Amino acid sequence: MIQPVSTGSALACRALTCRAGGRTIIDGLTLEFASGERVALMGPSGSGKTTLLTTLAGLLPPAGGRVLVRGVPLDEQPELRAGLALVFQSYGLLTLLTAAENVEVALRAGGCAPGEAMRLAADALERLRVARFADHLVEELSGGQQQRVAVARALALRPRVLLADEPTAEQDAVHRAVVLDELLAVAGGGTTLVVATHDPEVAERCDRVIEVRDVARQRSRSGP
Ligand SMILES: Nc1ncnc2c1ncn2[C@@H]1O[C@H](COP(=O)(O)OP(=O)(O)OP(=O)(O)O)[C@@H](O)[C@H]1O
Repeated sequence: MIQPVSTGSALACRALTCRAGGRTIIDGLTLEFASGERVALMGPSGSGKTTLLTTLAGLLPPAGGRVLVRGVPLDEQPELRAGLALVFQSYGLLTLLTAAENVEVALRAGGCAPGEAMRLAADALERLRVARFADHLVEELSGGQQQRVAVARALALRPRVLLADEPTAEQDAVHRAVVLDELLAVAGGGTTLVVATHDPEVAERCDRVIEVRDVARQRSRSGP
């Protein structure tokens, strides 16, 4: 069943269908995310969480249906993607640049002046406990450190909607708490957080959990 989508939501999808490798992965899904809401996407490996996040971020064109940003179809105004940031499961960093350069390049691409980009990057890397690796090439960092740089990059962009794909998966207990605290804190400033996770604690600390099971059992849920 497709539920109505209001135009007031920060992000929504309506009758969204995604296909990959000749298969339907997401089938007619309607969801709505409020401004400042923190939502966990949970479900078994292969259930479609990454596919859904990538489509919501506007990086994968849907086979059917639409993604709406503040009620406006993303396919009609692609520039709305600027308000969306995605922390990729595989980080998506430029490995031959330093940690700081990765964050700065993203900020500069969004129109940030060089000095401001350096300041925001340093602040974000500090918050994610990777400041001491700021001048290290990404390829020299561990997986967990790279993941924290990827989170720092997304946070530095100060997006309206932050989509994060298993952002604590590579973290030890201490850094898992750091990443989680920083991600959850963005909601206080009105950013919507949608996080795919297998971690029950992440889900517990969100406002709402959406279970992504498999195509046959997908359910549409909207509203907190
Ligand atoms: N490019 C692709 N080509 C073929 N099949 C794909 C492609 N991308 C995803 N799939 C398939 O789509 C399904 C959903 O994959 P997806 O990565 O979205 O799941 P997930 O819930 O994020 O899994 P995990 O928890 O393991 O990260 C899987 O069966 C996967 O094999």
